[in-house]
Amino acid sequence: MERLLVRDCLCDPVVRVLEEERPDYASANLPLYAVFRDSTTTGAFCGLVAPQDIIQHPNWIFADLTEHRECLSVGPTAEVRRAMTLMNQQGLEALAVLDGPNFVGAVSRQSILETLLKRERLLLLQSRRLNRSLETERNRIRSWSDKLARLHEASRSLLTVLKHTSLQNDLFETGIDALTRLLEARYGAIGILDEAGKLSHFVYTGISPELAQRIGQFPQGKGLLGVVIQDNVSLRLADLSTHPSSSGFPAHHPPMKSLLAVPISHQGHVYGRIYLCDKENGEPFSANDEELALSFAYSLSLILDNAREIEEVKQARKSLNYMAHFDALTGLPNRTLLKDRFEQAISHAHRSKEKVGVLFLDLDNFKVVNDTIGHTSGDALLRAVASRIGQCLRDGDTAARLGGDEFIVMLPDLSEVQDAAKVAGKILESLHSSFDIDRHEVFVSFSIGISVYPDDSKDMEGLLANADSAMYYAKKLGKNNYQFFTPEMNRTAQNYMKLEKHLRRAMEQGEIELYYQPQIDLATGKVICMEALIRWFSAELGAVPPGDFIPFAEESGLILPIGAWVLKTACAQAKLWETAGLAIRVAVNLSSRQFHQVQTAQHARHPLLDAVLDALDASGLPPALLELEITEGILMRQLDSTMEILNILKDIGVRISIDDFGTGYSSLSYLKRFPIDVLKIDKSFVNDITKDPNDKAIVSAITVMAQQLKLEVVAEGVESTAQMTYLRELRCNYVQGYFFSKPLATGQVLPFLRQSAAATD
Ligand SMILES: Nc1nc2c(ncn2[C@@H]2O[C@@H]3COP(=O)(O)O[C@H]4[C@@H](O)[C@H](n5cnc6c(=O)[nH]c(N)nc65)O[C@@H]4COP(=O)(O)O[C@H]3[C@H]2O)c(=O)[nH]1
Repeated sequence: MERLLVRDCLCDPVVRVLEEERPDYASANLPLYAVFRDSTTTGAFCGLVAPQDIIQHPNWIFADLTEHRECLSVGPTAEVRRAMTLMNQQGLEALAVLDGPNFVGAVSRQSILETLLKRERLLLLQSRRLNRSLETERNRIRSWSDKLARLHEASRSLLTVLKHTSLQNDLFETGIDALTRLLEARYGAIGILDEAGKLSHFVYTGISPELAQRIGQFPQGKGLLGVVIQDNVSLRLADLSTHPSSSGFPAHHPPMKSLLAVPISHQGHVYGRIYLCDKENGEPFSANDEELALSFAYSLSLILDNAREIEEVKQARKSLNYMAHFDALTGLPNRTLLKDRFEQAISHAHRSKEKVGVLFLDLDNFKVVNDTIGHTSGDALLRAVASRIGQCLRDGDTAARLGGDEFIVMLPDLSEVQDAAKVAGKILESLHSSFDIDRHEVFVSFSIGISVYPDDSKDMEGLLANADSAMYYAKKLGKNNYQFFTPEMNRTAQNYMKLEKHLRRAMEQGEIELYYQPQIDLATGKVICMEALIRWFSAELGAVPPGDFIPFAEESGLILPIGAWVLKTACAQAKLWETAGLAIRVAVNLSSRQFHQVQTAQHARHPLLDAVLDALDASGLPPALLELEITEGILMRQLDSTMEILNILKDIGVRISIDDFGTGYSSLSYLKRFPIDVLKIDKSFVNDITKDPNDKAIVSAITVMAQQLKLEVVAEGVESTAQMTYLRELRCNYVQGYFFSKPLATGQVLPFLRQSAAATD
């Protein structure tokens, strides 16, 4: 603070008077008088007169009063402190202030006090004002630092965005969010266009998703933002509603005033645009803002450009890869891809000991057809043919085109060579109906050659060459047929096809019958069971033994309808015997395929259980009169599910017997675990029982074990008295064989049963 000087504390007023004047004693407020000689302005200063001097000497004139007291003075630049000391020492109320001889004024305790108070008031005011401005400044600094922190944060996220080198989900969202914060805008959006010029990405910030949904995507194309995209320019408007291109806001859009829109472009290619509306402080966007937005848009365009390049390279690679592996005309794999798949198929088949079929297909007379309908239509025909081939194949099979009218079909995991013939047959059949090519009705056929890995060759070239020569043979034989490379396979396939064709018709044409062979109780000589044995008397093939067609029926699945028919017929027959007073069990053979059918959603029960229950229901035969014969092989496959089925059958009351016992390699422990009633000793042991001590020992062991396990034993294939005597010795319960009876036709059974009943009664 400045030092206080005397001149700053001068009394006001000091009344100038002449020596000879008399003070106005009666005046209520006596001032301080400065007394002069001759003139109050130019005369010599004589001294000061204070009010108390006048009050003490009421009748004195000013000259007396000045003489009465020594007049002390101070200079105007003296410090107030000095004036105060003087006044205190001399007991004075006031001092004259003289600049040399000249009177400047007077200073009193009062005037000094007032000045000090005034100064203090002033200082107080000043410090208040200062405090106020300090507060404002502090607030300003606080808001700036907040703002700086936010800007720092926004620019950091922006940098993170710009670090991206590829299109990622959060790129646009983080980007627009950071930019909007950086430029302190209320609303921001990025729109990216696809190749067709449609918005492929639209991300926004500053409005709720619900509102965005209602607004829809901000109009682009014609309005303000369209200008940005079409002309590849930026727009910065203080009031966008006044711009001639403004088409107004869509309904529900929050009203906006200032706009900054920049294109996202790179080397003339516009990827989209960014726009921001309304700055938070209400000011329009600045040139700096525009520069920042443009620089962000540029970085974004680099990322988009990079992504586009990567996509183009990917596409190019894809199409190169496609061209290298697929036939351009039909879209089928070409020779290269076929080779690849072939190698995989071979290594798999080698491990799993399966076969791979190769079909070489050549269109018959394609050249003539092509010349007739023209090459374009010829191409269309090849495409249509390829599609029909595809319809005949399963997943995992491969159809390929080698060129021209030559196609290859590869069938991996072939368990039987006949399956290859089946596919070839299916393909030939698929060409029976004509093709409609450019309003031409076109008929074509294939000649197909088949070779099989590993039988005909172990490599692709060898298999193709062999299939090719088989195809020529098929052509020679009159086209529209298939041929295997090896004659033996041809024969097998032909027999197979013939058998399948006939067997399918056999049931409808009543060629299938059941014969029945009795089982005799050795102790009583009574018939206790009749085994149903299937017979096929084919009109074309003659009598086909079950051993020839049952394996085939199993493989083709025909055993399922046949098996159901056998169950139904045998149960109905046994019911007739029961009705005739001869309650004899009937034994029915089951095939493994019947056990291992897939249970579909339509079946509440396993299909085999369905077939058994249907047969029992339809016939009314008591379940105890039905015996089901299964082999050891059936027991050993899918142990759990087989056990479940057998337990249910057992609960129903049906008997279970093990056929051909002793020929399998199964563990004997299953005999305890499964609900079995009867063991049927295979006829191969019975055959030589009288000559071979080993067979005798086996039969003996089986009967002893069966007795321990409380199972009954039937010996099959008994043909002589000697065999029967041995079996009796070995305490076998029942016997079956030509010695007693060959299998009987249905009509022969009742007379046989009656006769046997009469003989044993
Ligand atoms: N050498 C000789 N043979 C005798 C003698 N006694 C009976 N046989 C024959 O031995 C076979 C016994 O039937 P399997 O072991 O169940 O063997 C049956 C059975 O596994 C199967 N089979 C027969 N019918 C059916 C059927 O309806 N369904 C199923 N899944 N398989 C059946 O076909 C096999 C053969 O049946 P078949 O040819 O009828 O042959 C029958 C029968 O005629 C004999 O003293 N000496």
